[in-house]
Amino acid sequence: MSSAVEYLSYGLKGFLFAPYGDYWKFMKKMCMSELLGGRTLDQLRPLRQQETLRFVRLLHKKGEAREVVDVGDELLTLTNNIITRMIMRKTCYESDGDVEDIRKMVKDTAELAGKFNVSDFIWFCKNLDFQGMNKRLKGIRDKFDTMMERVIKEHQEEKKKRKEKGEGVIAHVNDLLDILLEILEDESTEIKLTMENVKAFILAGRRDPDSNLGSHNYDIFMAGTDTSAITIEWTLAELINNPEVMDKARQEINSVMLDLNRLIEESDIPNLPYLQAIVKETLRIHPTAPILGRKSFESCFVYGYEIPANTNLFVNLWSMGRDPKLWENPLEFRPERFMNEDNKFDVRGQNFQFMPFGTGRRACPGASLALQVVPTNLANMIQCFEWKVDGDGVVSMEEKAAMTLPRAHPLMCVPIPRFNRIPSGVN
Ligand code: HEM
Repeated sequence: MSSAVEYLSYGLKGFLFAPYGDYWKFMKKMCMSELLGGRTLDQLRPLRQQETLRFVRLLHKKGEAREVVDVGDELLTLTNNIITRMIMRKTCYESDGDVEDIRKMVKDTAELAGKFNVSDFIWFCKNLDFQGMNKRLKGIRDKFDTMMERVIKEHQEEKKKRKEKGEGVIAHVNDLLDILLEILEDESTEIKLTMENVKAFILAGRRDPDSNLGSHNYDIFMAGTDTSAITIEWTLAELINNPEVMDKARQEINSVMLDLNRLIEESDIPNLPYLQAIVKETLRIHPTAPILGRKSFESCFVYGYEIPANTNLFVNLWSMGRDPKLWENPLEFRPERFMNEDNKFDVRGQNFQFMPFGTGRRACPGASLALQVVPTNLANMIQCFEWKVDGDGVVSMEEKAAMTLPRAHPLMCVPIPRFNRIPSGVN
């Protein structure tokens, strides 16, 4: 066992209890049980399926015209649409421009969050704003506030109308904002939410008073769109550079999909273990949240080192995924390593060698959603298209330093349709 893993296995016990205020504890609990829990994910599944169909249709049309596609950009639109529809029933195909605004806000916030903010790390600078980052964040937040207030009002009015007509008359599936507004109105919850809390939960761009770990919180938009899109993009890039893995994935899909006249759905994923191993292998080499942050609340010893109380600690998942002491030929893309019975590795933080979704009580609450969205859309991209790139057919794997480890160069491809007609049947 390498020192990093030993360090973690001893150390996390001390650090999992990083400062975590009552509000965030409550929101995390709500997130795991209500907002991103199994029941809500199941109820909103048809909406994700519609977005997948729309995505595949768009690629098919562009592929037929032999148009070059910026894969990352299209994926970001897909995941942004999924999250926006899950939260507030909107997509970027609607004309009011809200989703386009959200997309821009997510992009700007991600860019700012990935920057090193001097004021976060040098205590005597903490009230200064040398780089103008706080000012820019405030600008983003003000714009978002105005939009959110309107969307919340729309939701409240719709709810009122439904009530007047009788709830049962109109078939209605609650989106995440409906659920949050219900929690807001509920007098019996252990923490009384405010409207500010609801907005912050959706797009933060604000400081977390409970944490000193960098300036920005993870919030649903930021955390849910970029990460999933970048994971699919890296996976496709690896598959283009490793055609034998792509072929094997297609064979697996062909062998389990008896009806090839439909798209692959979330319910097919448990029957596609090689596809799941491909996603794990991507998350090992390209973890889209490469650094976990913790703070020690009391002094302790980790692997012989004394860590004083109140120390900010960063766990580097990126280097652990490439550590030759932990992985054989770590730079090779070899999903087979996750097919071995002894080596299947749970991805939800049970195994400190590999924890792409973090671990403990700050672990990612969106893991279940990501583990549906990423493999399902990837499977359809594999099944429905040949991916052609210019030149020698090899894509660059250079990374850009940022919070979610994006590619340094956009992945530009022509998605050549493998079928004349896209399988349109969606169960
Ligand atoms: C491939 C996709 C994703 C990856 C690799 C990923 C990874 C992570 C990681 C490593 C963390 C930090 C965990 C820790 O510190 O222990 C995290 C936190 C978080 N993620 Fe994800 N995530 C993904 C998708 C999502 C999605 C789809 C959502 C929501 C829709 C989401 C919501 C969050 C939130 C809200 C947090 C903060 C949790 C907290 O501070 O307690 N993530 N994610």
